[in-house]
Amino acid sequence: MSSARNKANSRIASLRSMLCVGLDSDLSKMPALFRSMERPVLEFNRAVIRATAAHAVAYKVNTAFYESRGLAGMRDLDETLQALPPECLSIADAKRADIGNTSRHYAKAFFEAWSFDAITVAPYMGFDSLDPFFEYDDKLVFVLCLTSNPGSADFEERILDDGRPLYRAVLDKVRSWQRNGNAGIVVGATKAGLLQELRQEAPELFFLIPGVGAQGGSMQDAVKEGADPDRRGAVVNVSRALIFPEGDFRSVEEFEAAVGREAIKLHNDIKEVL
Ligand SMILES: O=c1ccn([C@@H]2O[C@H](COP(=O)(O)O)[C@@H](O)[C@H]2O)c(=O)[nH]1
Repeated sequence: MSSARNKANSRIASLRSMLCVGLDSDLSKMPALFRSMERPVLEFNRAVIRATAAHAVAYKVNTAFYESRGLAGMRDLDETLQALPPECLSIADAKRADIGNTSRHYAKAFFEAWSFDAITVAPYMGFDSLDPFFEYDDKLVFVLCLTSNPGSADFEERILDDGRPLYRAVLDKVRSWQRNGNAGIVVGATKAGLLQELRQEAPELFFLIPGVGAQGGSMQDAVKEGADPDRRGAVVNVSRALIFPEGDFRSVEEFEAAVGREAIKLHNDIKEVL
């Protein structure tokens, strides 16, 4: 069994949590006190990590927020990765995939140069574009299946000639592509009902469920519908609603306390249903 998957499942069981903290660390949204620091994003991330470490199973770094800042963003990404608790799953939300020859380099970048435990990938280009990721059988590869955004209707929910929606065809392919239990899918928490259907269809896959908080999804519904039959097998991401609490913070400690309170609320929501 993939060691990344085992790590996540052990943490879910020991903490009774499925919380994935989304480090969508947007400079323009963070409290002013960080913006005057030499490394604002890194210090912000370190504070969020300290405040959430006791509740988190996973940290998801959306690479867009780092890539958009060029070399400085890459340094912050690297040092943030080093600051993550080793017992937590590290997810690169990079949504990659290309022809096989190129995907091999994406996989090497995220799994070797950066040593992430998991990555998100897009299924559009098919098997040869994803196999280089699945070759890393100790990692977790999350394939976009039914995403949280309204635009999921444009392609993912289109009905195929055989009567299935496209996302169901993606699910079936992912089930056949996995090696050593290293496959997962991304399903939006905004798709309650369909999330449950996908879980019933694929009890063995690991689920990454974004869309709680700012996008309107419910943590408790996501856990109830997304957990596998052993009450494991899923992490639920919260980014903006957790890392940008409201308030006028005068110190890093005050900010950490506010993020910590949000993390406790989310963890309690999870414990009530897990
Ligand atoms: O279907 C998807 C796939 C990925 N995401 C990503 O998750 C977070 C959600 O952020 P919030 O602030 O909690 O809304 C973000 O990084 C998205 O790019 C998603 O939302 N939906």
